[in-house]
Amino acid sequence: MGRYRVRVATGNSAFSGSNNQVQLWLVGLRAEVELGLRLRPARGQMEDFEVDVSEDLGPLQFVKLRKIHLLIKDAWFCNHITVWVFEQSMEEKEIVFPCYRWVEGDGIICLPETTAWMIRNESQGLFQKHQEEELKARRTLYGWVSWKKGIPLSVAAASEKDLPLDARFHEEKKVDFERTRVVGVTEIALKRLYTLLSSWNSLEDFDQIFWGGKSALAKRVRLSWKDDDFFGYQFLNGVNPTLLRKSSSLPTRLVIPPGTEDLKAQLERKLQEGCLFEVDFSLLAGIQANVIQGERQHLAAPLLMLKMEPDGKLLPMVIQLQLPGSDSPVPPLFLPSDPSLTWLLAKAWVKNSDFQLHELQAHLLKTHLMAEVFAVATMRCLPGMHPIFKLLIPHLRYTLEINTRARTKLISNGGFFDQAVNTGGGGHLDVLRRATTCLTYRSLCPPDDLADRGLLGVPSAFYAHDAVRLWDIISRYVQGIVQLHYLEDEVVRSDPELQAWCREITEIGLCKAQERGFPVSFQSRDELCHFVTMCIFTCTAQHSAVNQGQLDWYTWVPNAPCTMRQPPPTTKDVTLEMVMATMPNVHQACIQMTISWHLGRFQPDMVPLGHHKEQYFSGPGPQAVLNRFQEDLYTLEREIVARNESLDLPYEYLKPSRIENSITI
Ligand SMILES: CC/C=C\C/C=C\C/C=C\C/C=C\C/C=C\CCCCCC(=O)O
Ligand SMILES: [Fe+2]
Repeated sequence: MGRYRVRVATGNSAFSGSNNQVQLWLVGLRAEVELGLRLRPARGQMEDFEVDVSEDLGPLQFVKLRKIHLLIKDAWFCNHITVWVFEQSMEEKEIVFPCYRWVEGDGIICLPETTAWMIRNESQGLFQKHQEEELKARRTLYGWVSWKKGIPLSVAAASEKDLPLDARFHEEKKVDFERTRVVGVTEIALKRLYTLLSSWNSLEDFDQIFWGGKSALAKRVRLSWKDDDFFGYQFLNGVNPTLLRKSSSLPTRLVIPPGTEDLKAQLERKLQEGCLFEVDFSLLAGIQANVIQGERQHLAAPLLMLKMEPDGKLLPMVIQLQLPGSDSPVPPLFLPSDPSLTWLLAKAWVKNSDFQLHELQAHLLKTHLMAEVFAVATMRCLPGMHPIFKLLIPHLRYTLEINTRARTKLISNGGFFDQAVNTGGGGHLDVLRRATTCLTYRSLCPPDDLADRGLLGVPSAFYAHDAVRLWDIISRYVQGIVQLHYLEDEVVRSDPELQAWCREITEIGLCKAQERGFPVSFQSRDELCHFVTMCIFTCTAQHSAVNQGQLDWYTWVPNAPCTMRQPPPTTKDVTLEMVMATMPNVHQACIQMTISWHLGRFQPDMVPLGHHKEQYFSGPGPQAVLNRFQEDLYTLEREIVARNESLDLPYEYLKPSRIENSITI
């Protein structure tokens, strides 16, 4: 018995309130009581009321709530319920029941209090029963489907409309996304009209469709894209810093034609000096090129060799556009000393190939689709009271919707890849399949990946430096939360939901990825922390590193052409007509620029890394861990700002304030 003050907090997004009435129960260890209230929750409001309860409820464990609709069903977004207990001779006690979900229909929803997972063993199985019922419902809502064979599984939803309401964009996000789409489509149409009567026979003609005003760096790209050091820089710190690796030997595919022995001597010297680097696009070899509006597009599978200069510049030394084969046992090598248009076209072929592997492998597969697997497995295996659910859920916001939209508009039949990209038309799916077969656990963990690629400690590798710093900061945050909940390794080993989550990701979502180093169980807190750190890094920092740069590096189309309309050159006499006949046409270029802007632009409702408002945890311990996380991020922010001040090209994509807390675009 005692007096209770109850606070009902409603979300702040549009339509979060409800005209339906809400009924509440308090559920204690010894009894439960219906509060007899009928409140209509209002958007952004916290509504308090007090009740005297005669029964002895015992320690509160749940709040139950139900929305009652007479005529119209009006979903309500409940943030949380907070209860203060005033009991005789005891000071007031605050108990929080997090929700952060839509309340639809008229079923009863059970909210466990925030420390429930810690006391689940002393509660007569009440929490266990709740968890089982919750996961049973979630497994119905969040199903797996194999969208295309050979790539990670996705959420079962034919379009975003089929997703559960809790996985959907909130109104503000939806309105902004749809508005941007309309702006983009209108822009494409206007640019088509505008260029109908104009020339398209010089590289400067791309100016007619260029949206330089949206990014200072994009304007710099337009000015400097032809320069070799600017070209090389992009493999270290551009929109795709994931392919560059330090050479440990001359690649076997690099057949040196007779008469170019001095090139071989230069390469070997750089190799001995430890400053030879390579980017190998062999993954594209044999991929079927797209046919766009009846016009066959073309693909290459380049190898690029570069040398790291003492001043940190990375300069291209040689480009081989095709793998040696029966029809071309000694493919021509293109050199910086070749005629300027020949060398420019060879570099353009490298950047077109980089566009394919960046968007399909680094961006779509290794961030978006990985995050989707984490999201579906989390919803299917971890109850809302589980500490790893609470840790991860802020980093999974909106991902299922943006990925579903990608499957219906970007990589679908007739989608933007089919309309404007030379791996479109089905080749893009084969690239995704090939990339999946070489998607290792190590490649998703920067300390391992960058060590394997020989990029640790390279002074001009700013992505590498910032990625390792962020990994360590996120790792400390994850360890802080894990150590509060798992007091020894045995607790990890004996957590059935956690072990099921691990298996669901590796064996189901990633299709038996244990062969690629992914775990099928966690035997220690360290193993758990490493994996969860990888999840959060992938959903935040890594996506930021490969997403934001689309606006800066892809809107000047010649710097990263989305398609190539003529075969790669096999001789050195290249003309401007050949270059313009190869580069994307006006329509394709407009699509590239528009989608690159759509995806790379700053999201107006973005939540910066570590600054989500939802409070799934409560108490001083988790709050202290989160505070430390935010402080570490702010320290890194200041470090990066200071470092960038001395750079001609500041590297901004891993500045914490620019990293979104989840993959939403
Ligand atoms: C021509 C395409 C140019 C650049 C983008 C290419 C590939 C992007 C790869 C991965 C992106 C991952 C997710 C994007 C998610 C949704 C995109 C939806 C765009 C469609 C907009 C619309 O019309 O709804
Ligand atoms: Fe993205």
